[in-house]
Amino acid sequence: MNTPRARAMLFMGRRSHQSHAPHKHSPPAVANDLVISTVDENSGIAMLTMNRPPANSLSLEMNEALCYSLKTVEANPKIQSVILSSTNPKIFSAGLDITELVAPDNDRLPRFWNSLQQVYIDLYGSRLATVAAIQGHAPAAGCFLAMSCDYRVMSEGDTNNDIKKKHVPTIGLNETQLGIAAPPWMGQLLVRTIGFRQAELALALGTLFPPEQALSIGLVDDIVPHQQVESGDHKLVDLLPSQIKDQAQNSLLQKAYTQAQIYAKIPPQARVASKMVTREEHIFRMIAKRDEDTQHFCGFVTQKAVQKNLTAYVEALKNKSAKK
Ligand SMILES: CCCCCCCCCC/C=C/CC(=O)SCCNC(=O)CCNC(=O)[C@H](O)C(C)(C)COP(=O)(O)OP(=O)(O)OC[C@H]1O[C@@H](n2cnc3c(N)ncnc32)[C@H](O)[C@@H]1OP(=O)(O)O
Repeated sequence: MNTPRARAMLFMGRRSHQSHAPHKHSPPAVANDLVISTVDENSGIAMLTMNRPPANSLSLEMNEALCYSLKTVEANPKIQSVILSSTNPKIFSAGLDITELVAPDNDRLPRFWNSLQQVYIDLYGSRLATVAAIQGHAPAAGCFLAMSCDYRVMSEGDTNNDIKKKHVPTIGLNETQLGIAAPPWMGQLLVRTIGFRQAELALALGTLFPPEQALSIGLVDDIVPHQQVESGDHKLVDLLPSQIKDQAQNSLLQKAYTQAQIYAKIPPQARVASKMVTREEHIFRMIAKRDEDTQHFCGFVTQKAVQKNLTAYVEALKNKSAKK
């Protein structure tokens, strides 16, 4: 697998083991309900908007939808950059769908983990320049999604004095707070993003960072104030489906779009080659340990004590939500 040809294929978006290759004539607009795909061939920029209420948590189907949508956009040679965003103004992604882990089906559990691994391989190794527009919370695998992109812009949130309206998003790998550990490849992604010591601290403590702190340690590349702008000065907004058009008129997406434009102007071969320099080793190391990683995950999750904790955690989440 780790041959020059395999490496090149990885970054050109063609994989022999891909089970969900995009249909040749896939429509450029809405690929599926879970991920809304918007394509603007004139600018070379596309947007994938995660749309799995209530929290964009990552189920097997959501992971497959993310890979499918990304592959479909990648197959369009006119597209150079993609923005990853969310229809939920307060949640980018809540990470893994915890319900996938509770009383799991023996057949589905390894398929679920494989689908998450595939998101990592496809997104981190995409030929496209990828920009995460993080409008809301991004805990655990939500943070992993953002870290798999090339650039992260985060909203400062609504720091309104009215406590009811106040909303400050956070981002980080908080797994240890839940009594679990992030898988090695996910943890190492944090090391690659914010450096060894900061990652060591953040992983051990399960820290969730508010936007300014996330910027100061390099977990995000830019933060923008929460504000609506009068009208989008980019064509992509005009193309968005009505359900997300209004919330797209904000400073976060403007900023993400500007960054996507900057990337789209770089000669693609050179941009992709430079991405290979920093990422291919990490991706191939993960692929080599993929089966072992899946076995480890399934063995861990199905332990009695872990099941007990996860059941209690899901219950607590539901109770919290019911009390609102
Ligand atoms: C060598 C070692 C190898 C071993 C490998 C083993 C590793 C094990 C796995 C490790 C990987 C883990 C990665 C993960 O991603 S774990 C998931 C972590 N995610 C969370 O803990 C987030 C939980 N959610 C929240 O904290 C909050 O919901 C929020 C995202 C901060 C948003 O808060 P807000 O107040 O706005 O919203 P609510 O809390 O009211 O939630 C709204 C509804 O969404 C449901 N929800 C939220 N998160 C999830 C989730 N992750 N999965 C499923 N469902 C979720 C919540 O229940 C509410 O639903 P309801 O209204 O229908 O009740």
